[in-house]
Amino acid sequence: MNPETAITISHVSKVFNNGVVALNDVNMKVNQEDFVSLVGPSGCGKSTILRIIAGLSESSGGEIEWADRSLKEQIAFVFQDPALMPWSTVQNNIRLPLKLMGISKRMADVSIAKTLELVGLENFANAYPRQLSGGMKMRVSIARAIVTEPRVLLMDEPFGALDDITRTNLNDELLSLWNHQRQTILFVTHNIYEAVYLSKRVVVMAANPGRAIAEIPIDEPLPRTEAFRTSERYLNYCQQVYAALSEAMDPQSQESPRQFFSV
Ligand SMILES: Nc1ncnc2c1ncn2[C@@H]1O[C@H](COP(=O)(O)OP(=O)(O)OP(=O)(O)O)[C@@H](O)[C@H]1O
Repeated sequence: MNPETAITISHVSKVFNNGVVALNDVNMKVNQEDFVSLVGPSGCGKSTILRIIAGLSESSGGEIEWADRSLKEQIAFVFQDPALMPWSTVQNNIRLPLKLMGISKRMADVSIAKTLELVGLENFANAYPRQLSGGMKMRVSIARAIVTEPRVLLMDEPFGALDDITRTNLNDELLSLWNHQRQTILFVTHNIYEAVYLSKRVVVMAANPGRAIAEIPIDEPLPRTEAFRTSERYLNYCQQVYAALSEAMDPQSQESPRQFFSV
């Protein structure tokens, strides 16, 4: 495996017990410190592939190869629903994964304080989830995911339920986090603009059966800036993703990937 490669997904398929072919021959490479977004119509298997990579679901065929065993064990998952414990303070919600790992309270306190600062919630350590806005709850959810310093972050539409301004702010905060910790990130979204703004590469998937049909590299330095968001280049990238998505939505489109991944 190329030393730059973190995860190689080869010919992965998934057939559920009810006969639904959620994925068919999915091939993808994810590099170390990559930021890859998956976009595609509802039901094309974005969540399914993320769950298979996380080991939350088994594939029906194919292979997922990791650069090293420890990488596979240092994954964190962020869902659309922050799913915080309402009876616990912000810091105790973040403490949970550290507790499960058996980290001492003293060391956990240090990690929690550092992580709260990273997500801008240092003044809310003792607040309860009901006292937080939607965006702040999502920051707690991200803090809980990164407090163990995972090397791979799998994010399933984390900002899907937020308003546009909050989403835009969190996009910038996520890139700043990535710049600081350099995790390998796989990010599912329905939002083309978000995908282009955040990613090094956007993978477009089609449904019935779920498969990757295109990969659009976003050749711009990370983290991104407001200047990029308002540039013509940004719009051009969005148009490229939109065109590939239109193809993905076309029920006649059963052909193999246009720009294939070198698996
Ligand atoms: N546990 C399950 N049992 C049977 N079918 C399932 C199961 N989970 C998902 N599916 C089906 O597999 C296909 C892919 O689902 P998946 O949730 O991965 O799609 P998605 O692209 O993430 O969709 P969305 O964008 O709506 O979240 C869909 O047809 C879905 O109905």
